Amino acid sequence: MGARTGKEYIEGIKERNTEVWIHGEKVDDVTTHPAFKNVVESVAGLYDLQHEKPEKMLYTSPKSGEKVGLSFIAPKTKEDLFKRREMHTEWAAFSGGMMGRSPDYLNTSIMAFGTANQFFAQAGGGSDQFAKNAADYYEYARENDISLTHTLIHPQVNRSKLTQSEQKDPFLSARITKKTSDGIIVNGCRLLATLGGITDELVVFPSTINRTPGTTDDPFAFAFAIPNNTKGLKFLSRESFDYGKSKWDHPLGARFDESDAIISFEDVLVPWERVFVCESTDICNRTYTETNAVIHMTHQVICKSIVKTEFILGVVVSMMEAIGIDQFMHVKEKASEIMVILEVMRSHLYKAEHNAKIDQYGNMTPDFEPLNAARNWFPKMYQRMNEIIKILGASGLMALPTEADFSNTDVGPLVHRYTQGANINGEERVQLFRLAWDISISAFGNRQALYEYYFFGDPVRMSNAYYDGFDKQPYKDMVTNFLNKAKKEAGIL
Ligand SMILES: Cc1cc2nc3c(=O)[nH]c(=O)nc-3n(C[C@H](O)[C@H](O)[C@H](O)COP(=O)(O)OP(=O)(O)OC[C@H]3O[C@@H](n4cnc5c(N)ncnc54)[C@H](O)[C@@H]3O)c2cc1C
Repeated sequence: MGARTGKEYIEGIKERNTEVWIHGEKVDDVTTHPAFKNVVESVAGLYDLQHEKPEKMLYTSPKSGEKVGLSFIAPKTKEDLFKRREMHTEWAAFSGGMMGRSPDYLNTSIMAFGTANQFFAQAGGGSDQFAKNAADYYEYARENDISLTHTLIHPQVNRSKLTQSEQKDPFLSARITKKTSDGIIVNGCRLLATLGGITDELVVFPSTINRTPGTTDDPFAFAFAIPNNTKGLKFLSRESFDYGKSKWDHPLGARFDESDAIISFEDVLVPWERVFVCESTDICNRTYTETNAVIHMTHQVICKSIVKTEFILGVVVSMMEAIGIDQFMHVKEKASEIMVILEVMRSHLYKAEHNAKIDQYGNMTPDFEPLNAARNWFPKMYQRMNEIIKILGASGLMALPTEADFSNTDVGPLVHRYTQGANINGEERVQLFRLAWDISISAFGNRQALYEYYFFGDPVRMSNAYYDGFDKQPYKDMVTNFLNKAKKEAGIL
């Protein structure tokens, strides 16, 4: 099949007819339902972009010879990484970086699982079945341009309990309840599927927050991929932040609200050929790092974050000029903070790509050190950028008449006049400030802030892992040597 068009993506999810629930109702058709249709159109726009810019977005499949999405590429050279970066950048620019789950995010992980497939052989009790499954799934997803959502975490319930089996209801978090000759049977719940219900398939990732290999956590430790319309699977979507307003009024929320869903499994049969890990906490804990999936995913994330920063910078400097605050020292100082964030992020990406090396699976893999630093830093910087928009926008983020006000013959001329800016007319200024509002204040904007803070994991635990994994010895030696020198000079050593 090769790379799909937007139309093919829409037809695909329409046909699947996934069981999605929202606002207390079962959705008949996500492609026409008001909560999903705009974001479905946006995802379709991404798929169309593959065909509008084939030289940037596609490559030739090593298997079929067809043109397939470049986000699936198994990079073999630095050139491949540069090309993949350009592809990620194109998709991110489509939404100003506001679609965190453009399909390239998960495509890179499926590539890493598929090419590092021998890793999964360990999970097969000596059999190569799981390794074959991972490789086959990569090929299937790439050749058919399958769109994916994923779930990683256990429901919150009681985080003080170390294992899921210690929860008051040990059958609440999704777990393997039975194994048959056909596959595993899964029951319970997993969180949190962004784009849930509007993709072709669901990948249930190995959760890295299981604790105790070989014991009570193993029934909760698995990885697999299944079609969204698998029997017993329900997507329980959160309230939509696309309020059905015009794209002028809600420039982001009316286009890119990706939705997030709780996933419910009721006697879901996962066929053996779709299982990558079965009952192994130890393997789940190591999958991301040892397949290098985390590195390839972070490469996509940092490309997206750079585009998002560029977009926010554009909004901020335009706002500054629009209301004539661009000469004030503290205002420029705040905008320059965003410029610094942008340059730092670009430097991290540059170093990661230029220090890339072939890994044990034959993939050209970016240097994780700068990517890891960037993914630990950006979630906090994103909150600061939002704060800067609010500090600089002030009442302009509330004095925001709607499209309907502007076109009303009574109040239109008034609002047009009253909202004019220094270098911009009222309608243009409100349009710009509505964009700033949708980034930083609306429900859509606040969800973005939460997303950026948490989507890659809890930043506190991530920073602890970063601290623990950082090679601190050279710096301690540096200080010891310095102090020893001083001691020698003082005749103590
Ligand atoms: C908008 C959004 C979209 C998301 N999309 C996806 C998705 O598509 N797929 C997916 O799988 N996941 C997704 N996630 C989930 C994301 O991976 C988690 O939010 C993240 O891993 C944190 O886990 P949690 O939300 O369960 O927070 P918790 O682990 O419950 O943490 C809540 C608070 O308690 C503290 N805390 C809890 N336990 C501990 C502990 N043991 N030690 C120290 N502190 C602790 C945390 O620091 C935090 O402050 C999404 C999240 C958001 C907000």
